[in-house]
Amino acid sequence: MTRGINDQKLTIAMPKGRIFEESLVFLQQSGLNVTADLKESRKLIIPVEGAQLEFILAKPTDVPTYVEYGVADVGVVGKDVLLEEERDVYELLDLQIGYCRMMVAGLPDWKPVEAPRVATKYPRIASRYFREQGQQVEVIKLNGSVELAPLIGLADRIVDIVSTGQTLRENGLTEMEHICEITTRFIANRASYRMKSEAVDDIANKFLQVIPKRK
Ligand SMILES: Nc1ncnc2c1ncn2[C@@H]1O[C@H](COP(=O)(O)OP(=O)(O)OP(=O)(O)O)[C@@H](O)[C@H]1O
Ligand SMILES: O=P(O)(O)OC[C@H]1O[C@H](OP(=O)(O)OP(=O)(O)O)[C@H](O)[C@@H]1O
Repeated sequence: MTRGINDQKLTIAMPKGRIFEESLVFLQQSGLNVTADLKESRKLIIPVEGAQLEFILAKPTDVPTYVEYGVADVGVVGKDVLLEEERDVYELLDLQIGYCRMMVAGLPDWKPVEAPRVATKYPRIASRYFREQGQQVEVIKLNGSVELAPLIGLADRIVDIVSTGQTLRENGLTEMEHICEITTRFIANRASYRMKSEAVDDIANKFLQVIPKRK
């Protein structure tokens, strides 16, 4: 089956995982007819009954990829992913859910060294940040459990998401520098935004009704 921007149906890419449930509640509050069994199901393409709408459920880091290529018209994704993936998409709205922050962290007794090693799941964000700070660092890409790196001597510092701070605390690490705040964003494919503007605007307006109520 060919999927693309000429389809009249609007396809929304949703992130599986941590922000899925909060995003789902947000969609329901916006009046989109999303049934609760979406979270029980293992289906990856979910049509919405009675609407020219379908959801695809994707790995969070892949959401902007589906949207850039136009196989999803719009998507819901964390700002961290947008900053890291640098995909060519429109960022339409800050949904003000999925709050967390991007931080530099490390052991409290960390001593500055020349070209420190920085472990992270976000190599682009880390490299850009330290470049802007005029600091030379060696960035080491990891895929998870980043807090382990300074504990066992792989890295001097880490760049990672902090939410409750529990992971840092339980591993004896401390927040050192604040890079940016992260929230969930609503994004659109550039061509879809032009060719399906009514449908995209309709959803964006529904979202806009919900955002102020959540403050
Ligand atoms: N405490 C948090 N830690 C990580 N991500 C968070 C946190 N709070 C909100 N988020 C948001 O959730 C998204 C990550 O979700 P999730 O952890 O499910 O994805 P993932 O990193 O692909 O999962 P996995 O750990 O299975 O690889 C981020 O893009 C971010 O915007
Ligand atoms: O401040 P906290 O509330 O403790 O949350 C932050 C932690 O959550 C994320 O990891 P995740 O659970 O996605 O696991 P990961 O290590 O596999 O990336 C993030 O990378 C931190 O490790």
